Amino acid sequence: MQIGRKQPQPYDWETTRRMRARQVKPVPEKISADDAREAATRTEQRYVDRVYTRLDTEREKAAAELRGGPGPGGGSGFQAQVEREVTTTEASRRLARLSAVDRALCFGRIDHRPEDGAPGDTFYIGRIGLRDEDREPLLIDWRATAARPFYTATPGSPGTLARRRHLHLRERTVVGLDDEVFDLDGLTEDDRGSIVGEAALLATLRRGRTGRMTDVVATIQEEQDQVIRSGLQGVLVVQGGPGTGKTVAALHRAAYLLYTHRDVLERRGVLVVGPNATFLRYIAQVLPGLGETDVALATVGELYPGVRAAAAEPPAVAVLKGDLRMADLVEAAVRDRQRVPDGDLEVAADDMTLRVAHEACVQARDRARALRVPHNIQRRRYVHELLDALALNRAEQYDKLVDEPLEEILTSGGVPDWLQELIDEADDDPLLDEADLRVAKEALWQDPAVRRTLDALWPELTPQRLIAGLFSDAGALERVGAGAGLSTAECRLLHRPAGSSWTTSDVPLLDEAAEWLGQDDTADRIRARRAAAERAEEESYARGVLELTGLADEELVDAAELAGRNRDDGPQGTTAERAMADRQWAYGHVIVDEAQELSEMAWRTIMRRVPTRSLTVVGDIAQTGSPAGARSWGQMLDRYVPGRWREQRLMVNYRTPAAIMRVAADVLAAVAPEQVPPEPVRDDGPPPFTARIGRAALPDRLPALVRAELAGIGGGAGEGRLALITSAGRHPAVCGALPGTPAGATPDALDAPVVVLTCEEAKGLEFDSVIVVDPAGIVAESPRGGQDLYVAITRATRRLTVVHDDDLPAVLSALAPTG
Ligand SMILES: Nc1ncnc2c1ncn2[C@@H]1O[C@H](COP(=O)(O)OP(=O)(O)OP(=O)(O)O)[C@@H](O)[C@H]1O
Repeated sequence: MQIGRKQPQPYDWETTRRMRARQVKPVPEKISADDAREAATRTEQRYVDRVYTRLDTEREKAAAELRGGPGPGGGSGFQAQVEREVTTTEASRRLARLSAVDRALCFGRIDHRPEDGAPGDTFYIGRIGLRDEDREPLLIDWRATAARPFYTATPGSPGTLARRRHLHLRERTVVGLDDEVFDLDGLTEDDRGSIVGEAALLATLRRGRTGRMTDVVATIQEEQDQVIRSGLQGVLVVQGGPGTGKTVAALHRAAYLLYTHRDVLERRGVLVVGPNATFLRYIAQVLPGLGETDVALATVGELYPGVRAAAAEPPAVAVLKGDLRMADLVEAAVRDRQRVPDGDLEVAADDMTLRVAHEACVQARDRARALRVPHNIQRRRYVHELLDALALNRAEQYDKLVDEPLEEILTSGGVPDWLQELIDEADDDPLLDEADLRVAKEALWQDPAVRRTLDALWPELTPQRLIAGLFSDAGALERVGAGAGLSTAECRLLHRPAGSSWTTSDVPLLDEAAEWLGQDDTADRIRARRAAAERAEEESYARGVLELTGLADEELVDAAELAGRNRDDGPQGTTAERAMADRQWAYGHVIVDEAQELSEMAWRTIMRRVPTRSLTVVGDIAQTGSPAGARSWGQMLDRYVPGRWREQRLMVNYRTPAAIMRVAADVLAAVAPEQVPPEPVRDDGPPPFTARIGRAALPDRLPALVRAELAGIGGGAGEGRLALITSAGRHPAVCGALPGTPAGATPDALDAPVVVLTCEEAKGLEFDSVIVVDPAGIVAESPRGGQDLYVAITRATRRLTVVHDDDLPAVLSALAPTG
């Protein structure tokens, strides 16, 4: 594991390509290529049939276990319940996993070279591992060590491999094979005669888009494999240009880490944070397709349980709310709610006005603040002290009531001896003793007037109440904002009407407030102590049962989990569901995608979710669109893991063909000259087009252009997707020209053959054809220059058209006008 920042290792794409071209030695011409292909396909089909039969058997076994419940040993009572839990939980987990992997279950084969005269091993690689009836490996899980050569062998360093074969399946039928031969002499005579192939990667990349990301488990490349199998500990930054497979590699990494560290991660959970709901829908199928169905996916706006942050707000407000000064603002807002009266505290209770000196109130507040606990817990101390002082004041006033008439008798000189003795004995003892004071204090707390007064001075607060109250109170904003270093103009920017809906950038503020406020959990803690004692008893019983049933060593279920499941006092559900419902859940690993867009405040929220700092941070500094986002990884990460994050760069672009990438490279040189554009794998597709269409002519000409482009990608039926990516200013005109076309990050945006998006909405997505409308507007609107144009251009997998009315921006001068 490398510590500190790693210099980018330029990926030697050219050499690899040249070596690949050289690798296949001529095959003896005994049979025709077609015959060889057919024979090899038949052989592989037989094997694939065995694998699917085994999958079906395993599935049926798991389903039968679920249906059968406890079996003949079933009964009532706790032991039977424990046994049922063990059987059904494991069976349902297995069934979910087995049901999700049907598509392309087996996709690879590796043939090792013979060694010491013995034939080399052959392994088939698949989404999950399967064994045959004799427990012999039938299919190797892609994450297992034995599968690693499938991903790491290159012509330059093949290791012990003689051949790598990709199997292409449609449903359960083998429809294609691709071979990469590393050592022809290492193959048997039969195998030599059955070599087939065209590069599997290119075949995969040329497929039409479906609106959903699919896994690439069959064609993971070596530089991606290093990302995927990097250790669990610490912060790994995956930096790479558009289309370098950062997202897809990070998702495979999640699956790999779950496989390798299942004991920890299945319990603590894995969280994937994405930029918006559409993006999360776009990637949602990848992990289930890899057999992992229990990973939490969320936007930053969904990280605060109970709040759905969906409202829009002006970018300047969002940027300000992402500023680190907001942490000071929240702290100042909390302190602002910890008050003392201007003069003495005066409360009318029953028949008298109770008083506490101003100075005593200040001391009570300072003592409460000195406790290193959150506001709602400090409040208990403050309220107790003031109630003590009020009760004491009541006692003093009672004393006075009694003392005054006594005084009169004393001064008149007519005191009998027995009374004089009593007075001398009583000394200065107050009329109310300790027990009386406690009762008086309790009575005061029950008095609504007293409670209102104390609540106003130091209220019990929820994060929602604090933040909503602050933003809707211009006076408080200015008072508190000044303390946090905000200008008057900035405070005004934050002001909004009471009852406004929550926005995504409010969520880190709510999270921050929750830390400062805490909860008065005295009652909860008493309950928890009682429950812990009961649980300890149940756990010890469950452990006994597991030992009796012989399941204690199987790691399928542990006693604590089992005992926990039998109580109905906690939230039920999968790890992901329970984690998402708990703000203080500590995940075992967190993956942040499009991480360059996260504000400093959003990072604070993320880091709270992963105290162990086991993170994968995925992004491209050159694509940062938000002014609140990252200018460098160090700027965001050094605060939490100074110098202790490692960086891995991806340098090859699997999405955008070379002709489009040449145009994108000019834009990149203008906006981030220090960044190197990724090397495209694909060199197919037509050069980018341009079309000069004024705003007024859009309704006449845009529909025809869209129809022609759709025809060009064979879109409309199942595969083939087109996006119009436009400036915010031109967005209404484009939507108006294409009535009925879905627009924006809506749920159906991914399923429609055509969609209209802004650059921000298009981030992370890809389409067969992209029409960029109003490039000059996009550049003008982009807060950091042309980053958004770079994003828009690099979304295309096959065709790019640029629609403009004014002259093309200078950064697109390489584009020859074509229409
Ligand atoms: N090894 C691979 N085999 C097949 N396809 C791949 C491979 N790596 C990446 N791809 C494909 O390349 C495309 C881009 O991948 P991905 O979206 O992960 O890139 P990215 O680096 O996250 O891009 P961006 O920064 O633009 O969001 C996807 O269609 C993905 O499936």
